[in-house]
Amino acid sequence: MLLKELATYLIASQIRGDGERACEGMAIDSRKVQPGDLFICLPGHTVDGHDFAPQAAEKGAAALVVERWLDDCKLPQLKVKDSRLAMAVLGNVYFGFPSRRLKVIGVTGTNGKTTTTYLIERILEDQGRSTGLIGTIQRKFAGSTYPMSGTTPESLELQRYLHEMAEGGADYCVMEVSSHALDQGRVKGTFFRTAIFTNLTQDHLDYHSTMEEYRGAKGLFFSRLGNAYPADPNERSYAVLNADDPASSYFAKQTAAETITYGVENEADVRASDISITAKGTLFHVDTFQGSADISLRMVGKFNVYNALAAIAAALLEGIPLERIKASLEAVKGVEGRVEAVDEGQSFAVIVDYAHTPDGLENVLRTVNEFAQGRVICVFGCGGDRDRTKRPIMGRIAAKYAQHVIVTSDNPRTENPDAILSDIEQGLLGDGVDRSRYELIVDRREAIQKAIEMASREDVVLIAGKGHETYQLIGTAVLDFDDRIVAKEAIRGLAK
Ligand SMILES: CC(=O)N[C@H]1[C@@H](OP(=O)(O)OP(=O)(O)OC[C@H]2O[C@@H](n3ccc(=O)[nH]c3=O)[C@H](O)[C@@H]2O)O[C@H](CO)[C@@H](O)[C@@H]1O[C@H](C)C(=O)N[C@@H](C)C(=O)N[C@H](CCC(=O)O)C(=O)O
Ligand SMILES: Nc1ncnc2c1ncn2[C@@H]1O[C@H](COP(=O)(O)OP(=O)(O)OP(=O)(O)O)[C@@H](O)[C@H]1O
Ligand SMILES: N[C@H](CCC[C@H](N)C(=O)O)C(=O)O
Ligand SMILES: [Mg+2]
Repeated sequence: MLLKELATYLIASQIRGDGERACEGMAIDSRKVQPGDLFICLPGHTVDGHDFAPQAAEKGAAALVVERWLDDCKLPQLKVKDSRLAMAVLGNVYFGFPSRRLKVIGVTGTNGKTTTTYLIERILEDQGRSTGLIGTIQRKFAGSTYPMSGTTPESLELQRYLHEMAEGGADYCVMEVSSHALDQGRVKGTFFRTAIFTNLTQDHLDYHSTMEEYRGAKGLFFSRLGNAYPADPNERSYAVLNADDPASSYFAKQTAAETITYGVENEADVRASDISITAKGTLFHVDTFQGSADISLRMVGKFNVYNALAAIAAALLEGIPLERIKASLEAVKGVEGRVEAVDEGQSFAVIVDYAHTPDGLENVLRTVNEFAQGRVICVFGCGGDRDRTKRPIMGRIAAKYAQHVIVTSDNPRTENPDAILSDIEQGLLGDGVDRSRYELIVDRREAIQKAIEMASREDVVLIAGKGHETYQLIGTAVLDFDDRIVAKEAIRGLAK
């Protein structure tokens, strides 16, 4: 498209230079520019994309989107107020408004996004509805999977993925929508059929300065949803909210979409009762606006009942009968790295889980306690360059629910690993936890080995925080590391 054509979608933009310049693609990273691309300069959190315009020009960029004129650069420039917003708009234009060509179901919340998206994908696919998936573990469509570097892609990539799915005949895309993504406008311009809220508890207070601000970022998802009763019924949007989470009433006020609630404790449109948890799964009864059913999940934990309820609500909104939804949910064995058992025939249980927030850790530990016959030994750490305030809280939670705690490294990133462990220890010290009940082992492999060596018959070793991750980030290095493989090796080592 010509630069001047693109400019028509950004009403207050200005062009300097040749408006007839053709833009064949778009890029936000100078290192990835292809000849003929429009290079969008984003003012980042660490560096300013405007500083990389010369590199983009060298690689053959056709033109620039800028927030301020770059006098030293000879390329034609389109000046906008907000280049992140411009990226979302132009990405949509360039890829032909893909979210209008399939139905996009988004899931936000502190915990449970990945699990809920997997459940919905399974239900839709079982009904023969071709479904793409975008989230923390991977991007997936038509039998192919691609790794992800984060949870929610930048708007430009997102529009490209949605376009590929729509072109490939997808009926739906189910995706995770992180608070970072909402704050940075990564889903601006994406039309959501359904927006689901799982829960809001502490995390990311490095990025959002307060819980109110964090809630506000999530609120953007619901305030931007479409109307409940638009002239064109295809434009109808729904908000699916957790009736048991206090933030839901705030989101309900934000949205013009029709609201469907789910929950256990409070009145809800989709409500579970008679929940019983065993080591093998979770049984519950559900009453919905489309009938009732008894469901037997193979996944353990009350929190998974909530994830299943959210998925049921979203699927009912797509007209799928409850009996079919039940069949799909009952067939799901679990989601990779979420309460995943490592079984090498040992006499105790080993569970790998992705709990990396206070609420996630508390939930999984409570669940483990429901079926543990012996002691619970918890190995966990906290990521570096992320919310520091959650560290002592997670320490306290681990000591409350586990008989023995091994504090170790998660992904220390550029922080001093010992300092992270010490932050976690503050919670244990604050609660006066006896020194014999916990230890600090900075090397995660050693920590896992120690936990497995000390486990006796019927104990449960919970290894939390990294779930499906196959790497460990130490400094700027990305090292191979998989809790499940390390645990297996440690168990095999016991026999020797
Ligand atoms: C805080 C944050 O979210 N940062 C994201 C943001 O970075 P940024 O805007 O600060 O970018 P920057 O690195 O300062 O660079 C500015 C611009 O210069 C460009 N650049 C930079 C270098 C160069 O040589 N050439 C060049 O053109 C960059 O491509 C960018 O366009 O935009 C980047 C480009 O898309 C993202 O990679 C980056 O994610 C970082 C790596 C990150 O760790 N994000 C995490 C916190 C995150 O978003 N997590 C959530 C999940 C959280 C959850 O719910 O649990 C997620 O959705 O993934
Ligand atoms: N509904 C829930 N409520 C509380 N905790 C949950 C819930 N669902 C899952 N968890 C816990 O949180 C962990 C992460 O679950 P999941 O990956 O589904 O969440 P997520 O929101 O996608 O996380 P992320 O923000 O990293 O993408 C699980 O391993 C489990 O311990
Ligand atoms: N989506 C989460 C993942 C955290 C996983 C944990 N292993 C860590 O590295 O802190 C985040 O970006 O905060
Ligand atoms: Mg996720």
